[in-house]
Amino acid sequence: RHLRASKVFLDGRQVQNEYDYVIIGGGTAGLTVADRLTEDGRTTVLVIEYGVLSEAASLTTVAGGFSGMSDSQFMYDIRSVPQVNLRNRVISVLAGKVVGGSSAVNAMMTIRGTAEDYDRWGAFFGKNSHWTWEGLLPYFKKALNFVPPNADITRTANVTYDTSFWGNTSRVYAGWPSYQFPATTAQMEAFKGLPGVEIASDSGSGVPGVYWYPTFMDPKTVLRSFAKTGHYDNVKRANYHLVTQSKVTKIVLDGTTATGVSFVPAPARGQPGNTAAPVTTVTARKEVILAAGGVHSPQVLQVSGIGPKKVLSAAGIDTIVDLPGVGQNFQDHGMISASFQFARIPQSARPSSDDLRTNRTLSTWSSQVWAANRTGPNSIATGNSAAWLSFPVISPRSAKLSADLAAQNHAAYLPTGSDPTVAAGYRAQMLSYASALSNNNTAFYNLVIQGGSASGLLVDLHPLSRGTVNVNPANPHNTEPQVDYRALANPLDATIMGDIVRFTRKYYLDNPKTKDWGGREVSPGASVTTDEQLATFLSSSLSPSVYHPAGTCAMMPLELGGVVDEELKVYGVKNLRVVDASVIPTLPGANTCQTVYAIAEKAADLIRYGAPRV
Ligand SMILES: Cc1cc2nc3c(=O)[nH]c(=O)nc-3n(C[C@H](O)[C@H](O)[C@H](O)COP(=O)(O)OP(=O)(O)OC[C@H]3O[C@@H](n4cnc5c(N)ncnc54)[C@H](O)[C@@H]3O)c2cc1C
Repeated sequence: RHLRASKVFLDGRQVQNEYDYVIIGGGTAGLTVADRLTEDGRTTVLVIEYGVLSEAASLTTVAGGFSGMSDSQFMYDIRSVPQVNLRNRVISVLAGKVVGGSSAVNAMMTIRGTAEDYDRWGAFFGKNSHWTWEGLLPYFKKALNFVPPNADITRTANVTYDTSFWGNTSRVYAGWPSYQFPATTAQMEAFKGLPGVEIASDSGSGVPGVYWYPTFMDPKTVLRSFAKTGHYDNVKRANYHLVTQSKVTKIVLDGTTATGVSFVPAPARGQPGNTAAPVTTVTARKEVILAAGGVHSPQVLQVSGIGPKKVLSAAGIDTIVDLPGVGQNFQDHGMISASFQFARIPQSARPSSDDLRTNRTLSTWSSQVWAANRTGPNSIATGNSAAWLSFPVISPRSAKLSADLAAQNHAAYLPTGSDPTVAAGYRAQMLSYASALSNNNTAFYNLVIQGGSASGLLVDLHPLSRGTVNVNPANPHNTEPQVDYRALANPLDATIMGDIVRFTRKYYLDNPKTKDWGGREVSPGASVTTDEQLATFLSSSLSPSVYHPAGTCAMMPLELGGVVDEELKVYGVKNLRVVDASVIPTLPGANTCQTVYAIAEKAADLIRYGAPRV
């Protein structure tokens, strides 16, 4: 049967008719909230999850960081609409479909944004908002259990950290591998050769810089630590129920009050939904909590009649609450496929990660220590060090681009016919980014350092373009939503990304610290220098997603196109909140998982106590 009780009810009994809270989506945020709400032993919660409950090794293996997302049974099968500014390329939209959601399949990089990234959220509401760095820091601390790296690796690799930015109570761990390639430390320190670059003492300190960061990994087991292991597996409570392989089809509304949720058995991968599937409806005595993630939360609202009237009418859905922001303001980080290489990493900085492939002695040792006690290079996921730099540090024309962004006719870069409130929200965001482009408090540039000859991921941390995630008008209920990144819709994105490529050139080719390393540019190539040439390169190579979909149910004032208020309550609907990456109004300059955990921890207090509590 598709119905499954929580771990304490292994007899497979079926869901009750009523719960205090019904949570849609057993992912990163959904399981965190469920755990906290059931802590009192009395409050009853049902989590409804599309995917399976799995112990598969692909989900828990740490080495390399990619085995979860490579296992298609745990991923949604969604492709974007063709991207007009990317030569009509179609982009794979990755999101986890399994208990634990995207935290079960992500690359385990444990990062938070800068203080200004979170202060920006509160500023949209005015001076008294608690959605600020100060207001979130206690929840970042609550969300993760930071276990420092071992003393040996701290000393030999020169890893720095500051425990004052971390907590130690959560069952979700921020751990560290027991090995680092000396080349990683050397590549990190090579950033000191470029003027203005700061080395930050800790990834959680809220400032841009080059720094070390931990891995979502339990340091005892050296396995992935995620929402399932932290907020489900060891929670033995009779009041916490989970039903898997179940697709929520609708939030049940009585007038404009959410009273429950309907769901059906999840269709098999690649199959459209089955209109004849048996429907189960459960009642939420207190609230329905939508936590289906950045791609699916707007879809669930829209199919339930909550969203932009134009979109709903086109899909034949009756509008119950006309809420123009649902599915708009779609954001993700952009991955720039420039490629650089170091031909000769010096002996003093070896071994490098390449040596693991080419040096038999090293690879044999690596296998042996892993087999013996789960140590060595196999305990590294995607790496633990990166540069997160502000725009003035990477670009000589930050003041000009800041002024250009402020002076834009912002609405011109949104889809035609966008609601005036959505346009007002976009303008507020762009004015905030204009100021960020000319200061040193927001990171725009990200280069992941992996201690090898090839360059790591190169990411634009604050794309300006905004996309949409709307139901498919031809078949809104039984197909995936239409995901449109609208990549490069705002032409300044290409200009900013061009400067990101130029700065990376400096690091590899014009840096006193790497001058003997044989730096070489593979792409775009030395002849690609002007803004126009770089824009052409981006149109054929940019990926508008690093799998951080956000913004589609934005926490913004209603008059700025918001979908939820500061308590994460959906405007115009009673007893319905959204708690997941979709409420993020503007992306932090960081991978999003840690931020989602912090939002969920804070949301749990807002739900339980009506106010933040830590
Ligand atoms: C491949 C990949 C790599 C990433 N790498 C990193 C990284 O290294 N570091 C980092 O910080 N972040 C990373 N992220 C991003 C991060 O994991 C996400 O931002 C975060 O987990 C999102 O949490 P969420 O609660 O919003 O959504 P999710 O965790 O995705 O949870 C949503 C849940 O809702 C379920 N659901 C959806 N629709 C329905 C429905 N109709 N009915 C029932 N259930 C439904 C889904 O199956 C899913 O379990 C990555 C993401 C991906 C996909």
